Formats: sequence, C-alpha cells, structure tokens
Amino acid sequence: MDVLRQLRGFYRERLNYLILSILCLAAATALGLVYPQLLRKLIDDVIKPGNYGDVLWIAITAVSVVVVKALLQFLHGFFGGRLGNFLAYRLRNACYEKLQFLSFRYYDTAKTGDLMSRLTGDLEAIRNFVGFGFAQILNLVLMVAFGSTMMMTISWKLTLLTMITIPFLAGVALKFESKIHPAFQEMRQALSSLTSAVQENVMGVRTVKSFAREPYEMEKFSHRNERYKDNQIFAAILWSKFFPVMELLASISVAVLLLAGGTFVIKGEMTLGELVAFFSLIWYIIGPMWGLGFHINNYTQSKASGERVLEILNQQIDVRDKPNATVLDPLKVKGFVEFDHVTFAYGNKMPAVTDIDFKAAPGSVIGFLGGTGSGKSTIIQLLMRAYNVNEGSIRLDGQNISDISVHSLRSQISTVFQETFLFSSSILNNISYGMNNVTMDDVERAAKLAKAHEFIMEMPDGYDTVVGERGMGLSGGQKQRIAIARALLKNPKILILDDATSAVDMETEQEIQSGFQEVMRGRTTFIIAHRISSLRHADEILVLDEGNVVQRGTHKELIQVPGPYQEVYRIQYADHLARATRTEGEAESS
Ligand SMILES: Nc1ncnc2c1ncn2[C@@H]1O[C@H](COP(=O)(O)OP(=O)(O)OP(=O)(O)O)[C@@H](O)[C@H]1O
Repeated sequence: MDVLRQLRGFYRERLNYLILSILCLAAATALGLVYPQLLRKLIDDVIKPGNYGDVLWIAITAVSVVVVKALLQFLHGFFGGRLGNFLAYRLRNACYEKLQFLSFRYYDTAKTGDLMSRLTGDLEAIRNFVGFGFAQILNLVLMVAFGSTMMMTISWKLTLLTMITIPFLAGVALKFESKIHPAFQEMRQALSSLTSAVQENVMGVRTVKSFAREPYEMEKFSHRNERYKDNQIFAAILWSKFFPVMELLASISVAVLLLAGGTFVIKGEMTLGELVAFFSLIWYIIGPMWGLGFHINNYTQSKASGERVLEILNQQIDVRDKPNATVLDPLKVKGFVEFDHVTFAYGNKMPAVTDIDFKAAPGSVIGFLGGTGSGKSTIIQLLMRAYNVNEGSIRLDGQNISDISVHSLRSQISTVFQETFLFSSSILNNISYGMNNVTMDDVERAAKLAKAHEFIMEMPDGYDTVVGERGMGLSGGQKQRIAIARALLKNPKILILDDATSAVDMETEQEIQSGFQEVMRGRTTFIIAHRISSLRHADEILVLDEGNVVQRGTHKELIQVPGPYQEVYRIQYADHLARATRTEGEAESS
C-alpha cells in the first residue's frame, strides 16, 4: 500500500470517486444478503404455513433488490473506471513530462522497450487496481464479514462446522497465487523477448538480409516462441488444477452443511428456511474465495508496476536549472564560449575528456579533429549542458553555463548531429521543428542554404511529403541536409556541426560548406569533422587524442609541424600531394 500512498498525489483530486466506488460496492454486497433472508421467509413464513398472499411481495422485493444492486454495481464501475482512467491519464502525462526533462545520463542506460512497457502495461495494471482491484479486495473482506455474521445469527454451531474448509480454501487460493504469479511474470518476460526479436528484426532488416541471416533469425524467434508457448501451457495447467480443487473443498463444506444442517432441522434446532438461507450464504462466502488469488495477484502486479512507474517519476534530474538561473536575452547573446580546464567522465569510467581549455570568440570557427572515441562529441555535449562537468567550467559570454537556464542556453545552440533523426511527419514540420512563427519563405531559405530545396521540390508533395519512421525513403545525405536546414532555421548564436557532412559526397560537402560560410557569419561555430577539408577555414583547430588536446592551431600552422594533423592531412591529400610533387619534378627537369 506504500506505492498507493506515494501515488496519492495523482488521484487525490478524485478521492471522492474512490470513496463512492467503494460505498456502492459495499452497498451492493450488503444487498446480496437480502436473498438468503427472502428464501428463509419464503419457506418458513409463506410455503410452510400456506400463506401465499405474501409471495407477490417477496417477488417484488427480490426484483427491487436486483434492480438496486445492478444500479449500485453500475455506479461502482462508473466511479472506479473514472478514477482509474483519471489516475492513468495523470501518470502518463507525468511520466512523459519527466522523460522530457531527464538528462542524457538517464538515456545512456535506458532501454526503449522497457520504457514503453512502463508507460503502457504497468500503467494499465495500476489503472485496474486503483479503479477496481482495491475495491474488490475490500469487498471480499466485507462479504466474508457480512456473510459469516449472518450465518452466526442463524446457527453458530453450523457456522463453525462449515467454516472448517474456509482456511483450506484460502490456503489453496494463496498457494495458487504464489505459483501463478511467477508463471505470469515469466510469461511476460517471454512475450517481451518475443516482441523485441520482432522489433529488432524489422529495424535491422537490411543487416539481416545482407548477411543472409534469415535462417538464424527464424531459429532465434522459434526458440523464443517456444518458450512463450511452454509458459502459456504451464499457466493453463495451473488454472485447470485450481478450479477442481476449489470446487472439491467447497463441496466438502456443502456436504458438512447437508449432513449436520439436515440433522439440526430434523431435530428441530433450526428451520428448513434457515438451512436453505444458510446454504446460499455458504456460496456467498465461497464465491469470493475463488477470486482471492486473482485479487492478490492483481495487487502484487500493480505494486510492482507502481514501483516501476515511480522509479521514472522519482528519477533525479542531474542537469537542472538553479533556483535563480539566468534567462538569456537572445538579442544580447554574443556567443563568446570559454572552456576553462574542463574534465569530464561518464559515470565511474575514465575521463572522456581531460583539461580541455580554449576560447572561442564570437563569430569564430573552432574545429575538432581526432580518432574515434577521442572525445570530440563529448566536448560538444558538455557545451549543450547535456552533462555537468566534473572539473573546470564552461562559460558563455563570461557566465558559467551552469548558472544559465538550460532551456535558454539550448535555445542559442543549433546542432546538426552525426546521425539524423527525422520525425514521422512532413518535411516542412521536420525543418521547422520546435519553431513558432516561421514563414514558408524562412523554411525555403534555410533549405536552399542546406542544399535541400531542390530534392525536396522533386518529391511528390514537396515540403508536405511525409517522411516515415527514421526518415525512411530518404538517403543518408538527404536526411542530413534536412537536419542542416532545421539547424539553420533556428538562427542560433552558436552552431555545432557534429560530423554534419559525413554522409554527403565531397562535392555536396563543398556546396554545403560554402552555404555554411554564409550562415556561420556572426555565429560561433564548432565543427567536428573527419575530413580536413571541413576544417581548413577554422580559426583554431584542436586535435584530440584519448580526451586530451594534443595539437592546436590553424590549418596552415598545423600542416607545417609533424604530428597527427599532418599525418591525417598526408593520408587524405595523398593523391593531391603526389600530383603536386610530380608537377614540381617535371618543372625542375624541364
Ligand atoms: N553516453 C556515454 N556513456 C559512456 N561512455 C561514453 C558515452 N559517450 C561516449 N562515451 C565514451 O567517451 C569517450 C569519448 O567519446 P566521444 O563520443 O566523445 O568520441 P568522439 O571523438 O566523438 O568519437 P566519434 O568520432 O566516434 O564520434 C569514448 O571512450 C566513448 O566510449
């Protein structure tokens, strides 16, 4: 119930629904006690004395009870449903909102499938329990309490005798639950591994086909499918054993009742009507016992689900605004970026970057060159404040970025990532993502600068063409150009190009680069590139190796000195250099 308490804030406003739902159910349950009384009355006061005038009244009472009970049950469902749906709605929104603000650190380890199941299956389990399960458990307690009290008023001896099997019934129900619960959990895991196999297969269909791994994939799926089937069969066998055992135990109660109760009637210790009323009360109690395991299972499942949902909601956001964080005035931002001896490590790992120290004057271009894993993207992520630095500081226009509101900081930065993500929406929406008040002219201008306009116009619906999941239907270069247009439209003070032109050919790169020259004007730009051609015009190039700056300078300076930059230059420009040497040699010999 601790989980329920923690979730209280989400349903407190509709607590009246919970109370009404429970009251309606309790009233309906109490009304159920009228039937045994009516039966008793019918036999003892009407049939036996031949007082048939009352039959009509008994019949009218029985029908009235049914109608009122049905109405109460409807109201219980109505209020319970409203409460459950309200809670699920609030929790879904809260989780989604939390996911928007959780930092990159959280997403480094989060699994998509797991998050999806928390927001769907787990929320559904909570909705069911708070809406209905909780009231059902209370109802079960009430039924046993009401029923046994009434039985006691009829015959305490018979009550004690027939109650002998109740602990066994409860024991079997609990034992069943202890077996079916893990079986269900196992089934859920098996289903989740089955669905992730399908998901991975669809996402990686190209890789599967290019490696001709279809038979392996089929075998993998078949194993998982078999595991799921075995789990289902196991659960089905458990269920099929449960009902006969419960029925057997219930029948023992009934047999004891007939034997002892019949004797009491014959001896005149109780009336026939009382025996019949008692008989129906037995079923009034035993019925809910059958559902005991189910309700407990429902409770434990929703408790586990509640914990999984609360885990998201209670996640600490490590990158967040300070209480009086500065909100930048876009018109006053100059774009002066300073890294002051910055060191950062992901979790407990070795530092990804160490002692990074540089200044980027407003409007200047800083280039980063380095092998895979040398820390280039990390520097950029730190500037966006995706993570907090461990040592040193990063400043924008002299102010530590940790004192600036995250939203206003990021509003000044546009990034074109190495991997382009496009939403499944129109190209227009993808380019103008997150921007209000942009005109079609603005969008087209940005697309033209990114050299995307032409191919967009060749598409069937131009800017309204919908690009599917993961930008399906577009080439890598086309997707990247749309991402570049998106970044340019934002008109940021700081522009980050994280290997932005890696997916386009040299010629297009040149074209985009010349477009960049124009848009980079007045903006501080950071370029991460593997090609030296992208960095030649940078005001300063930092060469990174294992998180350390090993060389720095302009292109002209760096090609003069032996070191990694010169080596990369020699490799990338080998043809060009060979041609130049040949021409020099020919000139000398002639
Ligand atoms: N999210 C992360 N969690 C843990 N370690 C990470 C994470 N991202 C990067 N790293 C590690 O930090 C180091 C620097 O990685 P980074 O992505 O900055 O390199 P990079 O120079 O941009 O590489 P590439 O050119 O391949 O993109 C690497 O050792 C990498 O394994």
